[in-house]
Amino acid sequence: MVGMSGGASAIATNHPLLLATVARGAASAVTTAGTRGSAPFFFNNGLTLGRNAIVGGLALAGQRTFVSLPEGAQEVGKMVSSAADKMGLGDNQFAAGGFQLALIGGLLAGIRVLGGHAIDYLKRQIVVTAEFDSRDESYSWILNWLSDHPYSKKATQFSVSTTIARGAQKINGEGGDGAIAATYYLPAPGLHFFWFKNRLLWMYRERVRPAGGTVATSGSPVENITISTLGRSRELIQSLILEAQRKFIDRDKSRTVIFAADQYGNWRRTKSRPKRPLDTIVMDPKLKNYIVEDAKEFFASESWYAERGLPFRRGLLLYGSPGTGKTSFIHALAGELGLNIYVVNLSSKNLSDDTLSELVADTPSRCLLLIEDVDAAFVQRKSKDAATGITFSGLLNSVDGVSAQEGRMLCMTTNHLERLDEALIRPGRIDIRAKLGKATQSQAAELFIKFFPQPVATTDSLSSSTDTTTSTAAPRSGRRLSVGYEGDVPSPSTASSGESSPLLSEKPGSPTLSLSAPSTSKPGRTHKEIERMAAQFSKVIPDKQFSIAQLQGFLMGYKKTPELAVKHADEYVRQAGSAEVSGTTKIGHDDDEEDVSDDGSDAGSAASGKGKAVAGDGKDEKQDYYWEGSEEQQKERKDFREEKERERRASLK
Ligand SMILES: Nc1ncnc2c1ncn2[C@@H]1O[C@H](COP(=O)(O)OP(=O)(O)OP(=O)(O)O)[C@@H](O)[C@H]1O
Repeated sequence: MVGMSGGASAIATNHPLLLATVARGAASAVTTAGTRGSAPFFFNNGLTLGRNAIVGGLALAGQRTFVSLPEGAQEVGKMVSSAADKMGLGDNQFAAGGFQLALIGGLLAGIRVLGGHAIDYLKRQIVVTAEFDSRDESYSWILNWLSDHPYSKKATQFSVSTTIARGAQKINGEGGDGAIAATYYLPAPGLHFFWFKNRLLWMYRERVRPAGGTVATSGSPVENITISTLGRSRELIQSLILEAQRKFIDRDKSRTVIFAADQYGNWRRTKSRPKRPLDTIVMDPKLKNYIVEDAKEFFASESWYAERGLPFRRGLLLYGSPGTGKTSFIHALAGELGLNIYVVNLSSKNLSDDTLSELVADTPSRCLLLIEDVDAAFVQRKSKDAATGITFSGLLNSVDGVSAQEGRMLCMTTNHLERLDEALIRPGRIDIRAKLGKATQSQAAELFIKFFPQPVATTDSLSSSTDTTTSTAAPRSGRRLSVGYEGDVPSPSTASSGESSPLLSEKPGSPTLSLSAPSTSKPGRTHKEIERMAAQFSKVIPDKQFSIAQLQGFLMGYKKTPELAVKHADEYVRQAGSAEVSGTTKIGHDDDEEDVSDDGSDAGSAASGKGKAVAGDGKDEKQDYYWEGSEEQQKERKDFREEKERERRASLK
């Protein structure tokens, strides 16, 4: 060691230029260790280390003679030198120098890390911080809260958003109306200070770069918000969180929130829609009432199920041709019960038995779990490019296996009851099976009346504006009609539940054209007049041949002119009939709606009788619209009602 330091000192004394280089090298080595702040980093950077080790080692070896080095550093140098001697590195100048430098670097990095921890510790003693991750629902509460905070309204660095969503995902149908979308102003990423309950808080919003990817390429960007304040009590921030949560829930009170699974198998909020009133659904009132009452009773009877050891679950299957209102009814039911809808898409490529099972287990205890077109996944599975990873038994286990959530109502829809495996819809899994049929004549009249609510447009308002988007006297779009609701009513050209309607879009003089034609309607139509027109309209519409969606699509062409709707209804029915004959569209089948297929696979089966398989396998849906459940279930329900009645009487005494 002496030799080495002597040699170094000789070199250093003999070559002042080299001395400067050595000093620079040492400084650089120390800086590297210091600025990166971690020993592993220091050791991992081989090249830098090597270079710095050589020059720094020389510097350290010679530090005994460099009076310019601080005393403390000299002492450290001596200790390191003797350690190197003990390890037998003294003979090899470079190795010894490298070792010494590594040790010094490690020490410095250690001091820095410890210093960081000390600062962190101190910070924890005087600062309270809450963290919100965009992958969690709480992130939406905070964003929503922030967007309403006065600070967001005057912040000079702000981001603009048309949605308040976590994971930057869009919530459709939010806020804005018409052409002007709702706009939310939020503090931009970075540090912000604001006041809450007379206390200063600061917020740091940052976009997190996911591991192994860039923000731009790795799916939804993940964001992080931390909110901090001085002090040791969490109370202030907790009250902020509570306020934010309440605000968010209030905002959703009049809406139905729809969740769907994301690619990682987590539930994600995808849409929120205004609740759809039940009376906008045209269906057999007895059936509607039955299902709604059943659902209310179910959600009110958790303890009843628990006492009997029954799983607290209920299943509803709605079947019938496209456009008969299955999905719409489930939305209205959710609105009536104040529940959110969790939608499972069985055709999703990202879904496996395990993810489905986890998803079902992760639903909240009170919700509607919706599986639409439940037959589709298993029909597709037979084809060679199966799109889903779900097995039939996986589906069965998920919906009512041991891990399945209690307190949820499973709602399934299908156009093809006959394609469903009996096991899937057996009592216990599905407690109510209901067919939504095509419109009866009285339903056509009901639809007409709902479609033209009072007061309707007058001649004046019509003649002053043929632009349907500016009239205030009549609904300017389907979303204001009492029959439809936000975003759900098809435009004239896309009406009829996906079936193309040449009648509405192509023919000259078609209902669509009449929208902008001069109005011949009379001012101030009374409810009586509308009822009279509805009766005329329904006489022309053949019983159970058109779905409500088809009739709604037709009426959409006459938003302000019910007289014209009546006048053209006859022509519509005739043209629909001839379209059916020519095979361009499958409108107007007979009563057996299972024959009507949206994919054409059953076309012609009405004639061959193939579509009547439903009757053949014991599922004779024609006996009634609804099915009361097994005898045992009916008895349970009766007992339950009687028990409730007894309780009610007892409370009155
Ligand atoms: N019974 C009904 N009452 C009120 N509106 C209805 C009814 N049936 C259909 N509609 C309207 O028709 C459109 C399509 O309805 P919906 O999606 O509920 O039908 P569906 O039976 O679920 O169809 P599909 O089987 O193709 O999914 C919606 O705009 C809805 O408002």
